[in-house]
Amino acid sequence: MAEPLLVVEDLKVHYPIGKTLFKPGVTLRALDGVSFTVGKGEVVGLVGESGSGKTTLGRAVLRLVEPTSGKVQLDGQEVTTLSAGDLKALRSKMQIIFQDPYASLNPRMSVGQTLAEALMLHKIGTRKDREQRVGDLLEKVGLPRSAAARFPHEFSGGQRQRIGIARALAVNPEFIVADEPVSALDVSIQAQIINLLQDLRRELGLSLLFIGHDLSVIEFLCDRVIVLYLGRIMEMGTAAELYSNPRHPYTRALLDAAPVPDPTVRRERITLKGDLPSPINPPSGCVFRTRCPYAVEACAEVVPPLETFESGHRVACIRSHELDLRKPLS
Ligand SMILES: Nc1ncnc2c1ncn2[C@@H]1O[C@H](COP(=O)(O)OP(=O)(O)OP(=O)(O)O)[C@@H](O)[C@H]1O
Repeated sequence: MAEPLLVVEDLKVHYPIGKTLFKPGVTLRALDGVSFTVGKGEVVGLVGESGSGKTTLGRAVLRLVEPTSGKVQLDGQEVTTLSAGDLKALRSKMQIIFQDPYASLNPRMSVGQTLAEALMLHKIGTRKDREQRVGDLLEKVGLPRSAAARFPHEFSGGQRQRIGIARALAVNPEFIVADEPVSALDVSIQAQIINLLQDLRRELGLSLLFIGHDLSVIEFLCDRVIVLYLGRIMEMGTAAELYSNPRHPYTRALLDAAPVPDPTVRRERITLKGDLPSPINPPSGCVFRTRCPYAVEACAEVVPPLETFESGHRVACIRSHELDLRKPLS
């Protein structure tokens, strides 16, 4: 496995909800003890239903959301305890690409100004160098140099996402969180942006935490995949292993819910009953047990640890040794 660039240990983000002078409020456990690494040059995918904590995790790693506890290290440097000044310096190493590029671009600034601002913030180059670099960045993401003089509203959704990517790349980061970067785009444009990310990743040796809904995109782009449910990791492993041999019932349910190329092929599916439980009052034991077709009494009592299989695959399910999820349901 690649040398780790990002190390996350027992990360928790608990949001206080409804606290007033007269009421104690409650705690929403958006992320509840998550540990993983992202290697140098590695792309790690993060999947899970809406509300499972993916965005919170991506932002907590960059400290755009303050973690409640736990550790995040980037290239050996502790992120969680950095002062505001040191954090600003570290931001040149870690960047984010947002789902909605339009909302994250200043409509009153030209594309050239937006990119130059990112360079100036990190004191990169002289004015002349920056002009040159803005043009180079635009070419790198497949836009003409002349795009620098234009404004965000003059571009299509896909082009705006290219600008968002150029802005993230401006400061030469080693690590990027891509938070559903293609979900807001037309299907026909999505593939172009995914291919661009794939090319950039190869050319620049970038490490990415790629948050997504579309399992086929994740399989195409990612070396490893983390499956998140109610703020906890259910399973993680190489994309090849996880897709061909899921070991957690939740992973299999996610794979079963994905569209198949040939809809006439009949499959035995695990379909998820009900909605995601509230992270304010999560189930005892295994948080997935209330929707799991394989749950037994012990699942309510034991919080399953992430166990490592011989393939390096890690699974949090006390029944994972006895279940063969490749088989149809009985
Ligand atoms: N600022 C906040 N204050 C309180 N609760 C929050 C806050 N941000 C997120 N949450 C809650 O934390 C949980 C995880 O949310 P998060 O947005 O991280 O999930 P997600 O998996 O990214 O979902 P989606 O795919 O819809 O973006 C949800 O229950 C959400 O309502």
